[in-house]
Amino acid sequence: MKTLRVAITGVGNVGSRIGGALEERAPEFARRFNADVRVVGVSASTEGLIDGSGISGERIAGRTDFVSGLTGQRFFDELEADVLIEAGPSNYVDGAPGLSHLEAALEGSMDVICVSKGALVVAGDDIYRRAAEAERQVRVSGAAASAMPTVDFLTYDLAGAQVTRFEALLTGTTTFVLDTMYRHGWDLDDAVAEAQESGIAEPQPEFDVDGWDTAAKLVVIARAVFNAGIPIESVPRQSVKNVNEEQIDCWKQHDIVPRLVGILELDDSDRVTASVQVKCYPKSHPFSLAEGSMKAVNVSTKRMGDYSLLGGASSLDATAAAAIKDLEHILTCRMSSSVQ
Ligand SMILES: NC(=O)C1=CN([C@@H]2O[C@H](COP(=O)(O)OP(=O)(O)OC[C@H]3O[C@@H](n4cnc5c(N)ncnc54)[C@H](OP(=O)(O)O)[C@@H]3O)[C@@H](O)[C@H]2O)C=CC1
Ligand SMILES: N[C@@H](CC=O)C(=O)O
Repeated sequence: MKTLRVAITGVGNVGSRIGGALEERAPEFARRFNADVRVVGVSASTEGLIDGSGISGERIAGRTDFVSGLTGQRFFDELEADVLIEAGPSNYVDGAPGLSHLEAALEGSMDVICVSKGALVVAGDDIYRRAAEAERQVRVSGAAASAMPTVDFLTYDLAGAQVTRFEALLTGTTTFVLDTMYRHGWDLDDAVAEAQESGIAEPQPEFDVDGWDTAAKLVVIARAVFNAGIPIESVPRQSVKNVNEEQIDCWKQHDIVPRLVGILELDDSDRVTASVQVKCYPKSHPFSLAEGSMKAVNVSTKRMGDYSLLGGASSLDATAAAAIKDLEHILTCRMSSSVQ
């Protein structure tokens, strides 16, 4: 049986859930792939743990035996692993700390799974270049709307269809906020507080509310699907903060439903533009049917017509599942490749 050694940087809401989910799936990986998939290293902001014999979900969640100072470069100096799952903070200014984690992992010939978005947004080109040089994979499902298949849908299922337009509800928090304001008359602050309570809002929820999270996901998807480098600052953004009671009443009178959407459009020369908008949809539109923190995608293609996907509410379990899906794809490649 081959061993696949997994490390996780960032073991907050998401990272610790991934640790637990991986432990649950390990027997299935053993059966299907004849692979012993185990977590051998985890790090948080000031401490970490490395144990080649495996680290249980319970030890991660309880931070049992964590060693003070075992983080950052020291963590990578001592780590021996095959795959890194990066689940630290998303920082759109300089990508830290995720960027240096991904660089160190690729330097150490690991495949990387990005759940945080900052490094991909700030230095996507560089990360993909380094991965290509190291002949390693970059997987981004967790950073590209987790619960809703986006990158895999566009690059695998719609490969050859020539996508011309992608419009989506990518941020569960803003769908939840607008939905509860519209349908239940909540005010913005209460709705945001509830999204924080459930663990889906960003640590700084204004990243969601002001459209940064959706813009970041568009940047990640544009890079992964269309190989397009879009600077996040160039993405026009509207904020849910500007939605007020009068507007809600007016939209209700017209039977239309507001949503914060991310849009990617390709022109005839395949140039990609991105925008984040508060748009209203008729009640029968799939985006209006997305309740709570559900996500939705509309894709137009040249050769296969149009598609709508609806479902996949933001949640910690769904994010963990997206990271484990990426891990499974890596496992499939590693098991069928001579390069292990
Ligand atoms: N919440 C969600 O539903 C989703 C979140 N994401 C992304 O996942 C990431 C994590 O989100 P979430 O778990 O909610 O956030 P949390 O704030 O709960 O967790 C962040 C983790 O990162 C750790 N961390 C901070 N600095 C460092 C560092 N220098 N080295 C190593 N670890 C560090 C923190 O350590 P410490 O515990 O010591 O503070 C903490 O464990 C974010 O980038 C977010 O955008 C993606 C999809 C969905
Ligand atoms: N804050 C995000 C979570 C992860 O990307 C959301 O609300 O969907």
